[in-house]
Amino acid sequence: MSSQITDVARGAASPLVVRTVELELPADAPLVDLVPEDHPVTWLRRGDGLVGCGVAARLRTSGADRFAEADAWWRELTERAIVRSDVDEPGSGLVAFGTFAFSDDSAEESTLVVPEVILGRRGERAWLTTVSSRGGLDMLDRRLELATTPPAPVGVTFADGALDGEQWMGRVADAVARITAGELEKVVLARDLVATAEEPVDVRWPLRRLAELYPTCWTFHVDGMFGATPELLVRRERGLVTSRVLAGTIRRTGDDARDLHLAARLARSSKDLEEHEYAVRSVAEALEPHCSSMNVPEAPFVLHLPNVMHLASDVAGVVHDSRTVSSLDLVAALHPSAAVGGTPTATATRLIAELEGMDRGRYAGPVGWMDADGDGEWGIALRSASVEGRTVRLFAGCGIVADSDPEAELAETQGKFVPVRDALTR
Ligand SMILES: C=C(O[C@H]1C=CC=C(C(=O)O)[C@@H]1O)C(=O)O
Repeated sequence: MSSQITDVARGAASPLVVRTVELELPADAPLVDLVPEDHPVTWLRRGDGLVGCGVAARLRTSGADRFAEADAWWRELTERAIVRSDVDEPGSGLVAFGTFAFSDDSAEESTLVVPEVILGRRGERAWLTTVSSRGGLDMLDRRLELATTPPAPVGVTFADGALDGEQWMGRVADAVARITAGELEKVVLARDLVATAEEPVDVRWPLRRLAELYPTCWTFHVDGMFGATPELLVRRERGLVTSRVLAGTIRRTGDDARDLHLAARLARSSKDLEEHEYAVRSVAEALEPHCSSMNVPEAPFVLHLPNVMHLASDVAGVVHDSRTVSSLDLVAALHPSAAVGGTPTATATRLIAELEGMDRGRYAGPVGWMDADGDGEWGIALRSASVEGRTVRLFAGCGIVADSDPEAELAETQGKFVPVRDALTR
């Protein structure tokens, strides 16, 4: 991190100068192919979204106040910025990308970053934003022409992370015992895998693979944390709030007829419906104080992904006042939902720290973007990994309830490792 970037955070440097212009982009040009190697960021779904590069300003923070500190930093930055935008879409003008640690006690830092160049696309419309912390806009947009094709990772091998499969199943059995004893109702337990390549991994390679293979998921990358998540923690677009809640999973077989049968079984499974209900309730309860009206579906639908199927509910609401309740405020209220923590939340997060034997880092934490109007989209960093040089740490977790079977949960984590695993090796 350069001192200039820190100065921007303290308000000592010149204000950010931001310019957004409309852009003609060929409909068949995938945004992910246009990202240069320099600090790439992405948030993509079905070809739409935002990509960026460079660092105009950055905040690193940690601890229980990480959301409040990020909010204060962003308010100061947006108040001082000089913005001229020809586009009035969420995600135009000044935008920050963020990735937050799961736990208040994590040793890993949370990051907000304002890229120097951002490309956005929404349906027919595309735009380019340039951000300068030096007062002028130079020729930053030229950088997009320099995007090179990333090399495939070489010689990737995988090893167990903190626990091997047997040990992890033991922890699941411990969690079931604690649930049966009445200590809590649900806890989400995760495990990690460590991949090592022969050369430093260019994250743009797995990003391209994920965006192509998981178009209905949100393909994200911020500061080394990447993946393709099917779960949207919250989207705030003007006054409207939406959240896609997932919990309850079954692996796909690849045989369509059999998968349909399994989908029907998932929709009737009392164990999965219970797991799902806790997650929906936690989201509805967290959003309720901020919304004047809300729609919480009575029953979930089955979301089909290439590797797994999930029980899913789309919760929607209207915020009381979009001038005072930003997407980041909603993130702070929602995290951690019972899709990644458990019920009750405090007991579950204590048990996670006790049983998992690892620091989750930014896995299962909020990841996404926000703009100066308070709009934004934040996913939960699932089907994800953190990359540093030649090392990639993959994560997967499962909701544990009284009826959970350790062996079935281990198999579920294997299904959830598939997206990142395949993106590194194929
Ligand atoms: C914690 C994860 O998934 C969550 C989201 C969907 C389904 C889940 C489940 O069925 O256990 C989990 O709650 C993960 O992918 O690492």
